[in-house]
Amino acid sequence: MIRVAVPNKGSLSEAASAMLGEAGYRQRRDTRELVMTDPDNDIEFFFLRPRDIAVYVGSGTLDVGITGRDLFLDAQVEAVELMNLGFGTSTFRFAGPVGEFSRAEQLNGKRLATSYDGLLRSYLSERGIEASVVRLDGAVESSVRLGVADAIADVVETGNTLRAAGMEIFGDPILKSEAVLIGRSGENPPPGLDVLMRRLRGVIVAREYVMMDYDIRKDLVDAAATLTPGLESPTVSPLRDTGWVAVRSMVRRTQTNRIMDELYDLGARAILVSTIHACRI
Ligand SMILES: Nc1ncnc2c1ncn2[C@@H]1O[C@H](COP(=O)(O)OP(=O)(O)OP(=O)(O)O)[C@@H](O)[C@H]1O
Ligand SMILES: O=P(O)(O)OC[C@H]1O[C@H](OP(=O)(O)OP(=O)(O)O)[C@H](O)[C@@H]1O
Ligand SMILES: [Mg+2]
Repeated sequence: MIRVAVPNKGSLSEAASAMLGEAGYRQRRDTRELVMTDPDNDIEFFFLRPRDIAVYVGSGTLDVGITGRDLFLDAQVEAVELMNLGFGTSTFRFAGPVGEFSRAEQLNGKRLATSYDGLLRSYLSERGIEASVVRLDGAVESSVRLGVADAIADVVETGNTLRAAGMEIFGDPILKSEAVLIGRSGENPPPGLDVLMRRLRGVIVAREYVMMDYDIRKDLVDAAATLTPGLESPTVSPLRDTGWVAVRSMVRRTQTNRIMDELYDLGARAILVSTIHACRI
């Protein structure tokens, strides 16, 4: 059985469980369940704090885990990112009192509060910035007002928390994060990992793409195919009316309306879009 670590709480928890559910795995019925076996799929899920997941995977106790890239890098363990999962996106950034800082280099000699001290220390040392790091568990935005730090490094999503604390971001983003599947490198992959990854990729593709069908005159197929090249190549089928064909192709969800407009202008008709329920690519 492959042993998988899944966030039990916090920002990543619901989305991770939803993705595993869409991938056909059993869902836990109660959020207090700590372990759940899915014998039909030969898989066992362990619900753990997202910050701890890298530790379990790095030590070899569990085979793979879902966590945030920022939490994974912060833990500084022997593991690798196997796959981006497309949810839990966030940016890790410097912030300080409005108007006080504009570049990371100005942090030399300053005190920096963060919950991600491992990640922050490597960033600072790679750039030769000598600042002292104050490790806090959360509500890091309050640390400057309360006098334990001069600036912070934290997860910023909307920026609302920063604004409310009278702070603003400065400098380049330290890290762009999202949920990732992590595992160990350089070993025989655990049995079942290939199936798990194929299933997760199926969910991601079904979320990112739609299926587009349309009818078009035969002589316009090549022009239409440049608009809808699909993942490999569009399917072209004959219609009873000989001058026309039916075309079917996967299209990025975000491009759907632009492509429909362009196909219509080209002469395509009966343009239909449907969601992909599940797939294996
Ligand atoms: N708005 C957000 N706030 C915090 N973390 C976020 C946010 N959006 C995405 N994330 C990601 O979620 C992960 C942090 O999850 P975690 O459960 O540790 O913290 P949390 O959601 O802040 O929960 P808590 O603070 O209650 O422990 C990180 O990978 C982070 O990048
Ligand atoms: O840019 P925003 O949309 O305001 O979101 C970012 C805030 O959300 C998180 O805090 P959380 O609510 O997890 O509290 P915590 O600081 O105690 O972890 C994060 O640590 C930031 O403080
Ligand atoms: Mg938090």
